[in-house]
Amino acid sequence: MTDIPAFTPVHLLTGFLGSGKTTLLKRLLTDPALSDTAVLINEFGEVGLDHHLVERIDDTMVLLQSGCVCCTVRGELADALRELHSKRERGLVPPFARVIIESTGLADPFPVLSTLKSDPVLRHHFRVGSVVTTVDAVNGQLQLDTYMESNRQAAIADRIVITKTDLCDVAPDTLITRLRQLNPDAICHIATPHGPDAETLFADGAVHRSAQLQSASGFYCDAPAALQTADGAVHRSAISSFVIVVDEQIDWTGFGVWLTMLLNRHGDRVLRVKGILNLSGEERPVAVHGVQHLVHPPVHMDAWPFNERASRIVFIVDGLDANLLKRSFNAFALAGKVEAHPQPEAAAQARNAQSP
Ligand SMILES: Nc1nc2c(ncn2[C@@H]2O[C@H](COP(=O)(O)OP(=O)(O)OP(=O)(O)O)[C@@H](O)[C@H]2O)c(=O)[nH]1
Repeated sequence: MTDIPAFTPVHLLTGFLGSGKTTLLKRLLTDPALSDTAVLINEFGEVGLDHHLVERIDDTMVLLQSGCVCCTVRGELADALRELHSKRERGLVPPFARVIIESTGLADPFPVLSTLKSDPVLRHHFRVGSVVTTVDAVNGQLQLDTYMESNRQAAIADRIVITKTDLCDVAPDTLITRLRQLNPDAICHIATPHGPDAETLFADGAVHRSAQLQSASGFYCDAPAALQTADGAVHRSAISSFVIVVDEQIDWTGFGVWLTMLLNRHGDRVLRVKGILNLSGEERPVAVHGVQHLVHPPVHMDAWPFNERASRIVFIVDGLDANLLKRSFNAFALAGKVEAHPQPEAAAQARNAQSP
């Protein structure tokens, strides 16, 4: 039986858009060591898909609706934790022993930790556990160069998990050196299909090092000085999110060519594409992921997560006009016009792309 700790540890899983947070969480949640874990998932965007991709939906998995856990939904985060605690006390949810929050890829983790510590109710029942940050070996350097959020996520980590090294020709030595400069205290791990394990990342006894930085006036919640001198904005205003919902079935070839062309041309500004697609000729839904210039192989899901079988594709873009993008999607991916006028390079890449 689960022992309910006096102060339930709240672990934070953060990392830039598409860096592999959900993939890591999904794997860790299959470990019996994390069976009694409540999970809060927060997504930046109009429509959250991650809770469907994790494939464990019960009363201890909560989706914090769109917005970002570090700013617009801080109140919602506190409410969700208070409600989980209250339901646990009344026996309405399984007696979880820890909480893991998966933040959005654009979250600033510092205020999240501060919320946990400063909320008058939460501080009596929860404590900050580990902060684990995923960093993408393919896109990480560009993201650190461009987005302050990425730097802040790495700077606060107890442990950094470097993902996608299997897609790189060279070892991520330069990236690791950079991360060590940013955060000399963090332990770096390379993600593999089996590691690092749950006990290593989210040990119940783990205490985030910021807890050692408490001052008389309260909790240490500010970024290190080196980070404060840079861009102070939490998000650049040009970052926006939108969703395309399509009722009719989508042709994979047309979609693949369109997405490849889009990411070839605008990958620096398409921070994230993720979708659950209803493809012609496929019974099961197919999950598709793009991160900047990279299109990941599509994956069949076991079953439809929603009642209606509509495709939903979520975009997070930096300075791209959503209406233009929607129009190009309608023209190319839906009408099949791309068959007639594919760009040779994109068409070849799409032909070579793995079919779902
Ligand atoms: N090859 C490879 N692919 C990975 C690895 N980690 C994650 N991916 C892929 O990267 C894509 C994005 O992964 P997610 O786990 O959804 O990333 P995320 O950080 O949760 O994304 P957001 O919630 O949108 O910020 C998916 O297609 C994953 O399969 C890895 O170590 N190797």
